[in-house]
Amino acid sequence: MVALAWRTSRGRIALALGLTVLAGVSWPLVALALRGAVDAFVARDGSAALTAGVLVAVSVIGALVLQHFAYVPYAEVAELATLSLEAELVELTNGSAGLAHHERAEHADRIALLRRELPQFGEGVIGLMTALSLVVTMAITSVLLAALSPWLLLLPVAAVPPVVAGQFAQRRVDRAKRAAAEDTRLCEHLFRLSTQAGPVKELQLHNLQGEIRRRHVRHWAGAGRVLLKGEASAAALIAASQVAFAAAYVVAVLLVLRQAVAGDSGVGDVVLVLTLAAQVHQQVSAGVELLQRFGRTSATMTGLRWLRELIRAQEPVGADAAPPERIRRGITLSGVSFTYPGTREPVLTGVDLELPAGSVVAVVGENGAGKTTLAKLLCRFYDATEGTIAVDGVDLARIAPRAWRRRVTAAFQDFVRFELTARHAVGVGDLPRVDDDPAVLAALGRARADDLLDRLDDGLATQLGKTWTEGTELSGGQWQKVALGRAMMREQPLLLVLDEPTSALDAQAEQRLFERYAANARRVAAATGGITLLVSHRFSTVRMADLILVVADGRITEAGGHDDLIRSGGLYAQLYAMQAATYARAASIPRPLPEKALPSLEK
Ligand SMILES: Nc1ncnc2c1ncn2[C@@H]1O[C@H](COP(=O)(O)OP(=O)(O)OP(=O)(O)O)[C@@H](O)[C@H]1O
Repeated sequence: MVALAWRTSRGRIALALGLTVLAGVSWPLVALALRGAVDAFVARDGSAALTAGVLVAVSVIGALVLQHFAYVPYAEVAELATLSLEAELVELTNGSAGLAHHERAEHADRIALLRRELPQFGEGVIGLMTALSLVVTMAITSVLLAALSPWLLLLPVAAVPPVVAGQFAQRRVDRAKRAAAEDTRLCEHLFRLSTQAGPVKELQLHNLQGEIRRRHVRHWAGAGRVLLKGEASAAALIAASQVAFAAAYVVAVLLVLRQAVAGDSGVGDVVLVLTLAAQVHQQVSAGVELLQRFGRTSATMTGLRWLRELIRAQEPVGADAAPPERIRRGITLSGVSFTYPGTREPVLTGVDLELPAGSVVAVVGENGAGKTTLAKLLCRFYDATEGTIAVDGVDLARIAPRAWRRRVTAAFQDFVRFELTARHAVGVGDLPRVDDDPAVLAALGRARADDLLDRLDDGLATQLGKTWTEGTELSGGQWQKVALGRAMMREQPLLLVLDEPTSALDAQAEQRLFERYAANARRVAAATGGITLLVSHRFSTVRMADLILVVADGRITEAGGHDDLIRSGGLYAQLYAMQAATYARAASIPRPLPEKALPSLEK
């Protein structure tokens, strides 16, 4: 923390430290000046009493005011330091090579805890300043006490049990927080569900508001019980340790009173000890509170260190090869199996495949068959649990993931609704060209999404999203078009993944769109050898693909061109025939006439 604060702003820190040390000296000075004032008063020495009185006033003002002046530059440093840590947290959670840490529950819990606690890091930094002032005050107080009687030094020593107990207490609180993390995270999820516009439709439709509230209350109470138990046991520990200090306080006061009665010390000394003892008590309480604060900050920093190590451990070793300029042969999967981290059942098993350079490959299969997982492996969000994926014979595990992803583009079914201007919501697909209007328009054109602009009042400058007062909300299909446009921003990808990006369209429209995408992809592929992967569970929309893969239960059960697969009469042929018949029936059902047509009919 010290290093981080120092790096953040040396000038501010130096100023704050100077003022803090002065403030730290001021408190014992108050007690010393009070003794002088009382002694001068007893000796009826007017001018000494006046000097001591002025000293009391100056030191009290110093003690009360300097700390506040020190606080201003220090608080700024704390803000800046917190900001830099938050930036690091964002970078760490998003900057890893894979996705695993987002998807494992225990990791997600710790990251959620970090997100909540990190903003309080500034408090810890400010605590450092208070601690410094406290150390100065305590050192001077100890010297003054020792000068009166070495026994009085036991007073600060009696401060040790509360300090140690404070640390144990904080550990109990941290344990409780970790134990309650799952309930707390669930509460946050339920709270978001019931306060955001998106989920409200379903909640109202299924009459779920009451159920969500009940679950929220149940998990809230569960988390509350655990946290309360932790807090209560921490408070009991601290209270017990404070009793030890209270006893020492009483003994110190009795000791100095006895000395005064015996004539070994004056009235001023009694006042000095009473004032110092009261201050020591305050110092101890402040110390305990500070240590708890440091405990919290240290738990946060431990969490951050854990995350740094986790991300570092995920950083692939020996992955320094550059992706090829163009794919000449293709992508080969040999004996690939994959099990999601933290789960037992493999999602893909023994996949052997050859995706030829420049081909359009369609992946079809039932829900949950493993299509998206295959696409994610090719994007290298995960490494295969067994087997290898090779690009032109070079193991994908050896290619630097970020370099590979710069040559990959994708539109996934769970695409992001970037509430930016239309220009940027599309343009971020190729960040260096985010403001390049012709590039953005061309990408929308390639995505066959340029009709979207007709609906946007300010064209590319239209602010998207309903969280903006002036924002334009889009329909689900329109958002999907924005995501498709984004995926088309990179003009020469080696891998283009379209994972059901047209699910909002009907089957015929999807088929037409896929055909156009495929034609465009083949043009690009002539130069780059790039491979296009279309994922769909509609068998009838992908017949134009060069290679169709049927995925069932995590295996590639059939692979080939449309005609081959139809001839072989397997699952593809059956499901293709079934879906084609359904669409044919749907097409033959007379549709209701448009309203505009009715008057002429009546005529
Ligand atoms: N992050 C994950 N962690 C654990 N299991 C997962 C994860 N993502 C998917 N799965 C599981 O892997 C299996 C395959 O999922 P996948 O998303 O690849 O299917 P899909 O064929 O794309 O399905 P759909 O057509 O419904 O999109 C499913 O059983 C799913 O439950």
